[in-house]
Amino acid sequence: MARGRGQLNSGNTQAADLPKAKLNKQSLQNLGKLLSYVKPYRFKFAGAMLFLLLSSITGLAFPKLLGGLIDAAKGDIKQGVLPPNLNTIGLIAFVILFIQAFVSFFRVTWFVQIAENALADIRRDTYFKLITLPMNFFSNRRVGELNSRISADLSQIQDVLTTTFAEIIRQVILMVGGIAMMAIVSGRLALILLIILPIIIPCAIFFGRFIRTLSRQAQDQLAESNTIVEETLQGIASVKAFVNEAFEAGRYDKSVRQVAKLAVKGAKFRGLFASFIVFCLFGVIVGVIWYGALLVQSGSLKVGELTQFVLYAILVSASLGSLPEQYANIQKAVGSSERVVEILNDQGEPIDIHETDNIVTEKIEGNLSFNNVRFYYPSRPEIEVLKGISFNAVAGQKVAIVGPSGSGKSTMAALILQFYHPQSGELLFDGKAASEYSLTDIRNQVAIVPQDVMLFGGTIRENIAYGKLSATEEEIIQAGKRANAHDFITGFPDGYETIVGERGVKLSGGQRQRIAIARALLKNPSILILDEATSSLDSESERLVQEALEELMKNRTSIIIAHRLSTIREADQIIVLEKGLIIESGNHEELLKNEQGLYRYLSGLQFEVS
Ligand SMILES: Nc1ncnc2c1ncn2[C@@H]1O[C@H](COP(=O)(O)OP(=O)(O)OP(=O)(O)O)[C@@H](O)[C@H]1O
Repeated sequence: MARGRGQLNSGNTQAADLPKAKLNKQSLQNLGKLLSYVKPYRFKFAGAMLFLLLSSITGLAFPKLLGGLIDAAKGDIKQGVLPPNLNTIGLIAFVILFIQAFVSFFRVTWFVQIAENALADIRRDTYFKLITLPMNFFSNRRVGELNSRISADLSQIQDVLTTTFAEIIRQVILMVGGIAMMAIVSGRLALILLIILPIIIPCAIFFGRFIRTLSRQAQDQLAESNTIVEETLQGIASVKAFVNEAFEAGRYDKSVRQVAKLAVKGAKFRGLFASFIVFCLFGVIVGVIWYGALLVQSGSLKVGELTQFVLYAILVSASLGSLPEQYANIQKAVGSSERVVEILNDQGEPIDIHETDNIVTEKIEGNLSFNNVRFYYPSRPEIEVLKGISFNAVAGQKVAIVGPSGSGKSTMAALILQFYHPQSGELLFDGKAASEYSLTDIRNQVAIVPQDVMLFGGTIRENIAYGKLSATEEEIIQAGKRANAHDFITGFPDGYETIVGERGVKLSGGQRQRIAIARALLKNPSILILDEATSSLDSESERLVQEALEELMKNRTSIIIAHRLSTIREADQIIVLEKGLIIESGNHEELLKNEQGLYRYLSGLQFEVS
């Protein structure tokens, strides 16, 4: 119930939004696969289970002892398991209490220890699998969704491992034991209760669920109105420019009124639910005590026994009431485990990951050929992006690829990096098919300087060292110097230790590019892919970047995805791509000779502009 209330108030309950899954053989198998992560901790698990049993069973003894105390006080001693002496019973109660306290401590901490360790293993494996999955996996999914698998889904599984699982076992023991004890105390009373409870409790559960559905509706509506706020604030300039403030305010007002309406509707049913609980559930207790009192009056039941009975009844009701919530938790965890196991079972790329440095087993000199390569993205098989591309780049050459937007330039780069594989034709490195090399060997000898350089949150030094994790201080500074980055880096008070990325210093586009160049220099690849930035830099920055690039391109094969033709005049080979086909190729002079050619047309355009 507390959760339902939390949702009606405008709280953000992320975990509650996880969908539940049907419990069937397959879904339980998924959960089972995750439970197998508990295996290394099985001895501790067995101990925790034993303690769980102990604490549940000792918990069951209390109503009996308390009832016994009352009867002993009244001198109503019956021959049974309990000694007739009041003080002895009291002492026993304390001994059991002590045992329970002792056992509970270990039960709780051990379950958490096991679950947390198992979960850390699951998290590690899922994350590792996730980042070794092929690119195609990522093009079909949003980062947010994947992120939630690692966070929300695994938290749900964590709940089940740490508490739900133990709680269900405990509650079932309490329930079954409690019912048995009630039957022993008074068969007649137990029978009455067992007829009434199964009628009332399902009603309460059904009612509770209905209210939860209403809560969810209010929650969804609230999320919708939050979207309005987000949209409006993001596009605030448009809102103001079109003087649409009143329109937006009206839209928001309508949406929040709807939230209020749904919340009030939910509250009405919650009120009804409260009345129902008060009347029926407490009614049952009053009724039982009433009837029990009659039995006491007639001498067939003792006061202590009645107390005992009522305490057991409360225990059993509480257990019964808590089971649906636990069941729902299991259902959610099953849903979560499905999504997590989907990642774990997916086929990753064949990557050997070494903690320190990636060792190249087969050296590539830098000869690169495309041999009649045809390719479509697996997510969009109807559109063939490359329609039979063939070209040769000899080691050390500069090859520029030019062509209109969408012609397939970046796709060629993705194929060189083995992010995707052609459906027909092949890529050759030093005359040998790409498939004959190990994936890591190729990627270790190909570097890319992308258009938009992404720096990781961390120091500049760490960002440069990303190209070679084992790089020495000397090598990092050397790379910084060669990339024309040393001066601006040492200009910061913290030098190479300056924090960059989201929470650090914001670097300019040109500075970020030079860091990426330093990173690539450290990697020292045989083949370099240069995705030229489209946004132009100011001329000084441009010169520094260009110089750094020249340094980087020395002595290796460079594939330049060019947007500005001015930078590729010196290229050994220019490939003009249009709609996935090479329509022209040659060097700058050769291509200019073709009066009808696209290259001449494009360079004419750029010449006019500049
Ligand atoms: N991950 C992807 N999944 C599906 N289709 C894609 C994917 N990436 C690119 N495409 C499609 O492939 C075609 C070629 O895209 P590509 O990015 O290679 O072009 P480009 O020549 O590099 O363009 P630009 O100069 O604008 O960067 C486009 O039609 C694009 O929509």
